[in-house]
Amino acid sequence: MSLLVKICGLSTRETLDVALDAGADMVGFVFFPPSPRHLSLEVGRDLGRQVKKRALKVALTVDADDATLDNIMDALSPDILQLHGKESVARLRDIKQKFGRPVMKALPIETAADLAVLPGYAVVADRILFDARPPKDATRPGGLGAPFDWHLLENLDLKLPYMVSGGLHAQNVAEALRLTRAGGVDVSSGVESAPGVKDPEMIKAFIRAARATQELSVR
Ligand SMILES: O=C(O)c1ccccc1NCC(=O)[C@H](O)[C@H](O)COP(=O)(O)O
Repeated sequence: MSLLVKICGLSTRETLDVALDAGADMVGFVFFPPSPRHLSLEVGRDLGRQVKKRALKVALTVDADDATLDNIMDALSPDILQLHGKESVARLRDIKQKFGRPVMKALPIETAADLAVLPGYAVVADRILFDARPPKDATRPGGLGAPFDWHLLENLDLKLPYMVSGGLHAQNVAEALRLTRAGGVDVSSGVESAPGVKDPEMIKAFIRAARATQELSVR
């Protein structure tokens, strides 16, 4: 299967177009007010229309309630719901049933012990996103540009598709993929010139670097 590349936290028409033209498979939109990438529903609606099936639209939320998810469904009509908070397995099941979309559960990783919750989530989630565990005083649970120890996933035997994120950029994505054997990568800070400000050249370089690893592996 070919590598999935997700560019997360897009917030302008210009940078969304760059990501789509450069071949992103998934484009992520953040609906979490404390984030520098947070979108209003109006902007989400506008950007969502611009995607026009060129990539999968991912709505990122953090412990969102049903009313918030309802509004996001109406505005963005996402293809995937990325749940980046402390949502329980039961809440995942509930969201899948109520909103009828595949869910990608983000799991915070710092030590091997963090993988203990995996079997429970794997029963319900459609995809897992391994992300770096944020520091205790962080104002948001992701999008912090910090990597985790990719060796923790070296011997992972997970039947479910999974992606890796956290501190990726064009220069380290090959190593992250080599160690984790993930089917996809997700980046936000690593393609920004400042928090929330996407850089077109960095987006293109990241996608090129991720695709290059694929070419190496089919040789
Ligand atoms: O981007 C945010 O501000 C954000 C806020 C709350 C939860 C998650 C958030 N971002 C997650 C992502 O953008 C990615 O899924 C991933 O964590 C990559 O982040 P980065 O380390 O910045 O590349």
